[in-house]
Amino acid sequence: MMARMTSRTVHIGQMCKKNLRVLLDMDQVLADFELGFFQEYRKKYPEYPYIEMKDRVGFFVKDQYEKMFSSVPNIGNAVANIYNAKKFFLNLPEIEGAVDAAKKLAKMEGVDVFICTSPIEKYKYCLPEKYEWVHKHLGPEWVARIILTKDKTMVNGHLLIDDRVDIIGAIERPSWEHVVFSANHNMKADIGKRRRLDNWTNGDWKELIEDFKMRI
Ligand SMILES: Cc1cn([C@H]2C[C@H](OP(=O)(O)O)[C@@H](CO)O2)c(=O)[nH]c1=O
Ligand SMILES: [Mg+2]
Repeated sequence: MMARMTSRTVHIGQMCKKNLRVLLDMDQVLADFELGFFQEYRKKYPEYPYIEMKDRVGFFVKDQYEKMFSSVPNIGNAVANIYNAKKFFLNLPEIEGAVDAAKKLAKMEGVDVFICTSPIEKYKYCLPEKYEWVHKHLGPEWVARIILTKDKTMVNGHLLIDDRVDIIGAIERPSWEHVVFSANHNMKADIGKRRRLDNWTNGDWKELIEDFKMRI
């Protein structure tokens, strides 16, 4: 019987070589949530205290603001108002080099790329705007690559590039290996044996991908 060939699988004799499935996180990997937040917050609340971007620690912006400025009434609401607002996610700037690198990555032989991103709690604007952002910056064909989920452990891939350090969910041992994308908020975090990718501009990502390709 003839083996069924799919476009994603290369059969060489008895060998079956699979494509490397790369999951790219969106905020702080492709889209600059922290910069977008900082600029909007300063603009909307110029009288409020703020944290310099280089001093951001911990994943959630709101947590650090509430801790640092506990005497300021409603500071948490002010922070949340920024990212819950219409056009916040749509107008996020790109992380330098991310779009170019993602496009090159998608063209690499033996690689399948997906965007794996979580919505915020107040999803009304966030959800469509994440789609629109991808359409606008990467192109319409990239919309089909979006995987929206609160639980990234449920997604099957070989590699997840994500700025969040504590990615937990229903699956204790996810299929992917987590590579931590460097961001101000995670620079002091303990990432154990995990690798880091510091940026999209110095070419390190190509080595990382080649390395993973050898291992599957
Ligand atoms: C509230 C909040 C959300 N986010 C991003 C991360 C998630 O997107 P992503 O999975 O694309 O990184 C999304 C929902 O939490 O919003 C932050 O990066 N910092 C925050 O403080
Ligand atoms: Mg992120």
